[in-house]
Formats: sequence, C-alpha cells, structure tokens
Amino acid sequence: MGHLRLSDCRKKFINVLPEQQLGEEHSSLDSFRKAVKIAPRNRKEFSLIVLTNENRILIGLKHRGFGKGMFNSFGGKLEKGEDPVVAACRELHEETGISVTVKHMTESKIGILHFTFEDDPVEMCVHLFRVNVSCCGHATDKADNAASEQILVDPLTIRGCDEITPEWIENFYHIPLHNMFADDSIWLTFVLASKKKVVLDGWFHFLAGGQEVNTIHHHFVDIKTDPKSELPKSETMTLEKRLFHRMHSKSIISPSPKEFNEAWAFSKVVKKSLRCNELDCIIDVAGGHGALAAILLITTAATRAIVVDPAQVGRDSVRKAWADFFPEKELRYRHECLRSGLPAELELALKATSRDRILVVACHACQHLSDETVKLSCKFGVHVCVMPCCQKDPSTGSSWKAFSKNVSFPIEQTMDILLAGKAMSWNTGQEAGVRYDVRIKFIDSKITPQNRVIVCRSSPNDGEVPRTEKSHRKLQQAYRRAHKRQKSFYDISKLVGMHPSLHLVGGFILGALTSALLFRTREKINADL
Ligand SMILES: Nc1[nH]c(=O)nc2c1ncn2[C@H]1C[C@H](O)[C@@H](COP(=O)(O)OP(=O)(O)OP(=O)(O)O)O1
Repeated sequence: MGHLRLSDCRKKFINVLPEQQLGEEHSSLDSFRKAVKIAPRNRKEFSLIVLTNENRILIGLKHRGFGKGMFNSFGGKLEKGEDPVVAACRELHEETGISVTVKHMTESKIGILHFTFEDDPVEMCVHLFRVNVSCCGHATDKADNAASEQILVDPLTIRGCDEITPEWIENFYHIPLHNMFADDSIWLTFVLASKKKVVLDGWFHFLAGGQEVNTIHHHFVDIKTDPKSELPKSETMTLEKRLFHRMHSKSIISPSPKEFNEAWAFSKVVKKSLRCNELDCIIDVAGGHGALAAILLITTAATRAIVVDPAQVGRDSVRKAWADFFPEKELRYRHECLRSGLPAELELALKATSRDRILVVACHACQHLSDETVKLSCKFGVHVCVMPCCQKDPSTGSSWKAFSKNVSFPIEQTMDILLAGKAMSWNTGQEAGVRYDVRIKFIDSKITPQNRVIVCRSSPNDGEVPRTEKSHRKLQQAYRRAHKRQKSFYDISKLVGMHPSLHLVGGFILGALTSALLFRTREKINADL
C-alpha cells in the first residue's frame, strides 16, 4: 500500500493530526529498522479492539493508566500466558460489557502494531482486532451471537468501567484523532475508510516525551487489503432498529427498551388486524411517552396521533427524536384523564374523518382503564385495541376468580375474555350503527408476559338487520322446527290412511280384540286341563 493512499485516506478525517506529528514514512521494514536502529527490547503484549457499527465507532475516554485523558479503542495487557484472542474478548467485555465469542474474535483479527519509544526500552506489541457489530433492541447472549454469525449489541447495555467510558462517534470521519495516539491518524483512518478487510503490520517509533509530545519519528505500515473479502457487514438496519438507535443516540430513557419493544410488537398486531392504509387518526390512551402513537403514525397511513394521558412522561422526547420519521404528520399530547379526554378527542376526530378511520389504542393499561377505553370507544363506534395488564376479578364475591381456579384457567385470561365478550355483545356499537368483530391476539411473551391484545374491529351495520332482530328470527325458526317434529308424529297416521280422530276408536277395537283373544286362550287351556 503506497504512501499516497494512506495519506489520501486520512484527508477525509476532520480531526487528523498534522503531518509533522506523524513523522517520516518508510516504504519497507528494513528502511524503518535502519532509521530507528531498534535494539532488542523488552516486549510487552496488548490487545486492541476497534469496534464499529456501520459508519459509527465506539471509542473510550481513558480515566487512568496509559493514554489517560485521551480517547482510544478498547483493550489492555495480556495476562501471563493468555492467548491474544481470549485477552481481546476479556478486555472488550470488561471495558464495554460487549460479549464476543472467541471464534468471532479470531476472525476479527486484522494485524499487529509495534510501538517503540526513544525514551523507553519497552516495545509494545499490540494484537489488533476489528469487530463490526449490529445494534438491536434486545439484549442477546453469546450463544445467539455465535449462531447468527453476527454480533448483536443492545446499545443500552454498553457500559464503561472505572478505567474507560465508551462513547459512540456517529460518523467515524469525526473521530477525535486530535485527542488520540498519533499513530491512529495513520492506520486507524485507513482501517475505517476501507470497505475491504484490511490486514496490517504497523511499526511506529515515538519521540521522547510520551503522550504529552505524542509525536512519531518514523513509521512503516504494511497494509494488505483482500479485494475478495468484504468486511463482515452490519445487519441492515430495519425501521425498528433505526427508531431504537435514534432514541439511544439521543439518550432517551422513556420509553425504556422494554416499552419500545412492547409498542413495536403491539403496532404489528394492529397492522395485521386492521386496514392500516385506511386509518386517519390514532388516539393513544394512557400513552405516556407516546412511542406507540408515534410508531403507528410512522407505520400506517394515519396523519394524526393524539396521546391522552394526565401524566407528562418523557418531556416530548419521542416526538423530538422521531419527528423526521413522520414529516407532515401531527403528534399531539393531551394531558387529561381518559374519561373526559378520550370522548373530547373522539368528537374532534369524528368532525374530521369517519369512525372507521379512527383507532383507539391502549398498551398495558390497567384493568379499569382498558374496560373504560373499550366502552367509550365502542360507544363512538371506532376501532379499539387494548393490551390490558394487571387483570383482576372485580366481581362481588370474586366469582370469576373461583371459576378460574375451578377450571385451572388464569384469571387474567378470564377477564380478557369477559372484556372481549362485552365488546362482542349484541348492543355494543348499536348506538353508533356499528358492530364489533373481536379477536384476542398475542405478542411475543418474551417481551412481556401480559401479552394479549384485544382487537375490536368495528364495521358498519347500515342496512343490516340488527343482531337482536336476527336472533329473534332464529328463535322463531327453532320453534317452527320443534313444532314440525310434533307434526310429523301425526303424519304417520297419514301414512296408514287414518284420520287422527279415528285413533281412539282404533285403539278401543284393538283392545277389545286382544282381550277376547286372551279370554279364549285361557278357556282353551282350562278345557285341556
Ligand atoms: N500508540 C497506541 N495507539 C493506540 O491506538 N493504542 C495504543 C497505543 N499504545 C497502546 N495502545 C493501547 C493498547 C492497549 O489496548 C491499551 C493500553 O493498555 P492499558 O495500559 O490500559 O492496559 P490495561 O487495560 O491492562 O490497564 P490496567 O488495567 O490499568 O493494567 O492502549
């Protein structure tokens, strides 16, 4: 790799150190060795892990030890007899909390860096790794990473230690090279800018004065790129991950990762159950931070979403973080109780659109809140989906609890069925001229054990016979059938050509004949004796 390309690469980095700090570049190891006149030195081994995710790099601010006050990648000294790969896994985990399998780390090795110093007889031999991770919303374990061949990292689980504080640099061209070791301006810029897998052997000889001076006297870098081997790619970011990332990069803690996952999974159920391209307005009851409302705004045709919640949760951070995901759409908060806030918003919404284009949602609303949400929404004849939590038996004498115990069925599910039943009942939605088709769907129980979503889809019953009327007709039919059966008994008499009134006479004659026959038989027996 020629001089030109190394220096060309670093031009793209805005904080690169000036050339005079980077020293003389050599085109061969021999030339470097001759210039430096390296005598046999005391060698110490280290690991160094460059951790990237797409165009981002995770670096750490060092609080103590070598390079204190500067940014650096992660790593440290090898313990006695320790394998460099194992040491890299250990150091990365210690300093960031990120777990990488030995197999993956082995594949991530990209070379060795040698550092020598004019004022120190120690030669530092640094085993270099480049780990490209995928970020996700779920914490994953080592086994998952091994199986998927990808290192999935939950950004919120990244943590530092007393030695170093990790920090994402959103665009690695902005990496603070001016506050890093001088050699990083040479080799790290090349490693980051290269789309191909790089293997390097780097030699850097520093002037006396340590990190205060941070100046290289001579360097030689042998870099090989394998044109065939692409860098292990970060997983293509799905919308879900992009949203999660955005939250994380803005350090938003409400919604929490769990709440985000719940909202995302809930929105998926909604989208599978309703015609989302026909929705206009979302009302998120007890929506708090508003993540569910915002996700539905982003992923459906709805143009407006209102979060009705008396509490102010998250200081509008969701809207600020995701605003560019729903341009020209409106996310509004109404800090009011659902009893007054929901009907008021429904009335407003109905002035602007039809009831079949309005959806009310409540994710993890407690029992009476879910009940009220369904009741009020059905009164207005709009679609409603709730994922209730803390379902208990409110009946006098806890009869449903007793029932659940008797049939070994959890009380929460019993209460869900009762709520679904209420929404399905004949008169629900009648006032608004709709009927409800009710389903109970599930989200992944790993996200939350309270994972049932009651989906109540309204559809107009204009021109349709009301359900009470229908059932009355069915009752009449049943009566008719029953009577027909009775009639069929008389029909047998028709078969033998007799009028039903002759049954009595026929029965009398039959009885008299039988008696006469019995009498004669007895007479005959007596005579024989
Ligand atoms: N010129 C240089 N450029 C660079 O990018 N990284 C360097 C470097 N010189 C050393 N490093 C890395 C290698 C290693 O990861 C780290 C130095 O390791 P430390 O001294 O922090 O070791 P430890 O983490 O074992 O520290 P302690 O726990 O304090 O013993 O700095």
